[in-house]
Amino acid sequence: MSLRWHAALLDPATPGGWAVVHCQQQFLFDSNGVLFPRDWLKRLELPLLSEQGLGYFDGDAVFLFELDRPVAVPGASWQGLRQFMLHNDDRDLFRMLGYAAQIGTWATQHRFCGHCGARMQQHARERAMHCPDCGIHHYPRLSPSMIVLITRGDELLLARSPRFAPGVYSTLAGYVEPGESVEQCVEREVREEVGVSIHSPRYITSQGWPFPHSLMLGFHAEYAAGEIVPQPEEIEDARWFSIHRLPELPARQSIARYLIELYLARRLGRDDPVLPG
Ligand SMILES: NC(=O)c1ccc[n+]([C@@H]2O[C@H](COP(=O)([O-])OP(=O)(O)OC[C@H]3O[C@@H](n4cnc5c(N)ncnc54)[C@H](O)[C@@H]3O)[C@@H](O)[C@H]2O)c1
Ligand SMILES: [Mg+2]
Ligand SMILES: [Zn+2]
Repeated sequence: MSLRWHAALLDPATPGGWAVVHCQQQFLFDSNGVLFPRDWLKRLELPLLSEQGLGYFDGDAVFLFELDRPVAVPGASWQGLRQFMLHNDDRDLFRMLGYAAQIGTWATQHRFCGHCGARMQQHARERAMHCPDCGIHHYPRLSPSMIVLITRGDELLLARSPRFAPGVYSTLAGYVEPGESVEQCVEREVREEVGVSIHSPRYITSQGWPFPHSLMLGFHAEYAAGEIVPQPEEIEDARWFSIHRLPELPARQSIARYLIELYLARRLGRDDPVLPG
């Protein structure tokens, strides 16, 4: 993996550097991209909720301006994080924006202490919000989620959520609940979402997924028994698809797509795919 982007705790009191401007999963961009000279941005008097020192991109310090609302800036426009992922092949840039979006959302959602209601402060030495009155720390929110490809020989079990783009079918996914192992989560989510049982779920790889704050833990499992019964509301349709007649698949940047392509490659004797970093 290349190292053009790496996160670091930078002090917002340090002058200069570059900044990205984020609001509700969107970033400001112009013909030069998403990085703006920070001192220039400061003069615009944007409705700032939080400023964070994010890290280094190509060796330059990068800060985040988290805004209260997506105000108009002459010569610039707003674009969703998902669009940057889908239509820009610069994975380092996407990793930086994914990090920025998660940090910005977390910082604004933790401005006040959930325990005593006092105004929280940014911790000086770690990425945390800290309550000066009762001492609580809040770290960036991260939700472990499993994602699993279920297969039966030449067939894949794929499903549609009502939230998906028309025609797209994907692997099953779901959030880990308190107290369960990821393997237990895989079994439970599969039972809940499609009603079948599986055997030998095997961990493959993981992917950070900033929509909105998931860590995807990818599995492969073999079908064991049962008929498909889609979970009302969550699963619009679920079917077995032959590897020779697949529906429209999820974005090539996703671990869902990677798990499918990996199985196809092994089954059809092709080279293994590469999961985008
Ligand atoms: N990268 C990929 O390839 C890929 C593919 C599919 C899903 N995902 C991601 O996996 C995650 C989980 O998938 P899902 O939506 O099917 O989950 P899911 O099946 O657990 O159902 C989602 C619902 O669970 C509830 N929920 C429970 N815990 C939650 C939490 N910690 N945060 C938010 N909602 C919670 C909410 O009501 C939500 O609507 C999502 O973030 C999704 O974007 C990633
Ligand atoms: Mg799900
Ligand atoms: Zn407190």
